[in-house]
Amino acid sequence: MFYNRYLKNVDLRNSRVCVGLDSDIEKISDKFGVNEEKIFNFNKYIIDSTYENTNTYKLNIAFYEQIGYKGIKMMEKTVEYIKSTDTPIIIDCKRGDIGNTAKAYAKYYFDHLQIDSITVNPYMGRDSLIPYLEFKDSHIFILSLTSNKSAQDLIIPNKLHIKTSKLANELNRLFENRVGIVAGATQECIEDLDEITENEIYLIPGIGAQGGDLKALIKSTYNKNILINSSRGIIFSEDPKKSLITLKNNINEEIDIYEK
Ligand SMILES: O=c1ccn([C@@H]2O[C@H](COP(=O)(O)O)[C@@H](O)[C@H]2O)c(=O)[nH]1
Repeated sequence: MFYNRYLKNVDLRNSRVCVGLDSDIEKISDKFGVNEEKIFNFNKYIIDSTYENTNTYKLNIAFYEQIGYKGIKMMEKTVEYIKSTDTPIIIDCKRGDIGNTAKAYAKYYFDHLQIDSITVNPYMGRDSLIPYLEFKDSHIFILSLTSNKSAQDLIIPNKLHIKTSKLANELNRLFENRVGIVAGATQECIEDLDEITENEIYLIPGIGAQGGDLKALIKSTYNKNILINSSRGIIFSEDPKKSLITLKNNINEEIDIYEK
């Protein structure tokens, strides 16, 4: 189950980094191929050079869907390849719909692909979330405090991040560590979540290309189960392995400051 696999890689690989395989075909060099296979070849290169220092991989489905079924085929091929490295997998698909539809989505991710976790939108309430948790060993990340600027439109003024995190906490207790939250590194009010959350995993986007401040983030979250995502900042950097190790070490050094 994802919670245990996350903890294992914090320990074994000393890593709290989630590498985002947002493998946009338009950004991938032709040295990886000429058709859709270049997506898989690129991912394989990234995975081979990063898995030993990676806690988890996250594939945002948008970058595969954008070219249709051939892209989905490359996503599925990548999922199988990641499994051979014994690294957990999140699909960032931000699902959210009524119960029977949620069950159909869940079937794809947890029965067919057999991945570890997905991201879900809590807007429709708990009966749109529970169907995912009815699959054995499944895990979900509830969008709580998103990293984009327009979280200021609804989430922050209405304190939705507090309500969604309370819901996540309740479901996480009920479903025994199978519910986490997405909370953006770019939002100072991430600290509001400290007292509401317990051991749920925080999936944190916003470091790297979106400019979130790592020091400030760790100050607010060092005592939590954090999983910090970086996609473009690693995979499209000049040296992905070096960028990953730098991020991994910077996170651990900051945590050490507070844990001493
Ligand atoms: O609030 C959110 C939720 C999801 N994301 C996703 O995370 C990655 C971030 O990519 P970077 O290249 O490191 O900026 C991407 O897949 C987003 O869709 C997010 O950024 N914020």
